[in-house]
Amino acid sequence: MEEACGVFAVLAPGEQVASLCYFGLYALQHRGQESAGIAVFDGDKVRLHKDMGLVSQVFDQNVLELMVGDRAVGHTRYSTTGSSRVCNAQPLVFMTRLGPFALAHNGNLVNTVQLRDQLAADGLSIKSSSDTELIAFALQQAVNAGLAWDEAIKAAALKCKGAFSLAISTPDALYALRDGHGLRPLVFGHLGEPGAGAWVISSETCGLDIVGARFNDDVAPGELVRFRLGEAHPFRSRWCEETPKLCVFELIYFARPDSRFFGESLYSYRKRIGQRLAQESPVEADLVIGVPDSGIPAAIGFSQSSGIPFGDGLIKNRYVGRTFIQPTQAMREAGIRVKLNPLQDVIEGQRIVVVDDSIVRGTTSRKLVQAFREAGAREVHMRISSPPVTHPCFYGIDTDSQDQLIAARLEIEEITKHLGVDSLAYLSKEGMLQCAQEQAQNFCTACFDGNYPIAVEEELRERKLMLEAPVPVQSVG
Ligand SMILES: O=P(O)(O)OC[C@H]1O[C@H](OP(=O)(O)OP(=O)(O)O)[C@H](O)[C@@H]1O
Ligand SMILES: NC(=O)CC[C@H](N)C(=O)O
Ligand code: SF4
Ligand SMILES: [Mg+2]
Repeated sequence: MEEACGVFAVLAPGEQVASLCYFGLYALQHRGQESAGIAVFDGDKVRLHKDMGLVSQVFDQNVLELMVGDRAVGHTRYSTTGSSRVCNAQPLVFMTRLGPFALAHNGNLVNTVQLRDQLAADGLSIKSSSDTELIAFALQQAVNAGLAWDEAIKAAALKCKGAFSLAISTPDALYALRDGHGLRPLVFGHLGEPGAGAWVISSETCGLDIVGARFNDDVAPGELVRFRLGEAHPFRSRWCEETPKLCVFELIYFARPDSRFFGESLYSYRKRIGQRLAQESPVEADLVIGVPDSGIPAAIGFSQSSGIPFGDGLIKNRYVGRTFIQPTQAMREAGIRVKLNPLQDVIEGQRIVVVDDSIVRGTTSRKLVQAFREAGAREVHMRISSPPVTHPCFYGIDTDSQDQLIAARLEIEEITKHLGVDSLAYLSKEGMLQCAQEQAQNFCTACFDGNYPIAVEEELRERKLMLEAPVPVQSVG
C-alpha cells in the first residue's frame, strides 16, 4: 500500500542534531521510501540536504558531519500530491523578511487547486508539484505581510484544508502543528532532563525511542506547539477547533507496531484485532501464517484465540521495504515476488489460514495465494484484520481512484474466486473500532465506509499529478 510520510525534528543545542535527525528518520522509514531530507539551522543559517532514495542512501557520515547546528527538520516522503521526483522532496526551505524557515509535511491537502489559483492570482507560482509547497508559500506570504512567526504559522494553517502534521524550524524556534482533525499522528518528547530545553518532534513514538527521547504528549488536533531556544518548556496554543479523526489505517497498517497510540503499542492492538477476527470468522485449519511484516501481530492473535498453531510459512527478504507504498504498480508487483517466499516443507499438505492486515488493490494476496498453492497447501483460507477497503483516501495515503480498490469493484465471493482462496473473511468495522483504546467517533474510517471527515471536491479525484506541468508536445519532422 502507499503510506503517509515521516516527519522528524530536533532542537538540542550542543548535540549533533543532524545525526539525531538521521536516526529519527531511519525509524520512520516505513512511512515513506521515495526521498529523504534534513535541514539544519545554525542561528539563521540553514544547510539543506535532500535526494531521492532511502534515508541510508541519501545520507552518509561525511554529509551529516558538515550539517552543524542546534535544530534539524527531517522528512521521508511517500508521494500523494506530486510525482516522485527530487523537486518534491522535503523539507522545503523558504526565505522571508524574518529569515528562513524549513517545513516538513505529512498528510495531504484537499484545497490544493484553490491554493494554487490564489497564488497565481497573487502573481506567484510553485516550483514543484506538491501540495506542501503551497503550505510553505502561505507561510512565507503571511510573514512577509507583517505577521510574527506564531501568527503567521496559524494564518497559513487556516488557509489549508485537509491533513497536515507539520514540523517547522524558524531562526529561533521549532514548531509542531496538526490539522484540526489530527488525521496524521505527531508526538513530541524531550532529550535529557525534563526542562533541559532539548526537544524532539516525531510522526510516531518509535522515532523518540531511537534517539533516547522521552515521550511528553501528542500534538493535539488543532494545536501549535512552539519549542524556543533557551526556554525550558514548550508553549502550546490552539489555532483551530479540535474534532479528532485520526486515520484508523495508521493503527491497522501504516504506523510501526512498536509505536504507541492511546497508551499502548500497536503490536498489542493488532494482536487483539487478530483475536477478534478469529472469534468473528473461525475456520478449521492446521496452521496460521502471518504475512510479514504488518500481518504478523494479528496472525499471532488469531492463533492464540483459535488454538491453531502459528507457523513461519513465509520468509521475508529483510532488504525489501514496503510494497504498497511503491509509486507504481509494476514496482509493487515485482516487490512482492522479491520480498516474500513460502516455506514449502512447512506448507505442503497443510490447511493454512493466511492472516494479513489489509487487502487494498489485491496485489499482495493474489500473488501469495498462487505461491502457497505452488508450495502444496491443501487449503488456503484468508483472514484480513481490517474491513474491505472500498473508498479512496485523500488525506495522505495514495489509494488513487476507486477502481483500483478490489473491494470497491467486487463482492466478497468474487474476491474469494479472484484470489483463489477456499474462504475469505474480513474483520468487521465494529471489531476494528471496539478493539481500539479510543472512542470510535474519534477515528477517520472513510476508506472503509465513505464517511469523509473533510469534504473532497470532484476535481481532487485525479489528485496526485494535479500540479504537474503539462508535458510539452514535441513537433515531429
Ligand atoms: O492489497 P495490496 O494493494 O497488495 O495492499 C495490501 C498489502 O500491502 C501492505 O504490505 P506492505 O508490503 O506494503 O508492507 P508490510 O511489510 O508492512 O506489510 C499490507 O500489509 C498488505 O500486505
Ligand atoms: N504522504 C505524505 O504525507 C505526502 C506529503 C505531501 N502530500 C507530498 O506528496 O509530498
Ligand atoms: S480515508 Fe482511510 S486511509 Fe485515509 S485517512 Fe481516512 S482512514 Fe486513513
Ligand atoms: Mg503487508
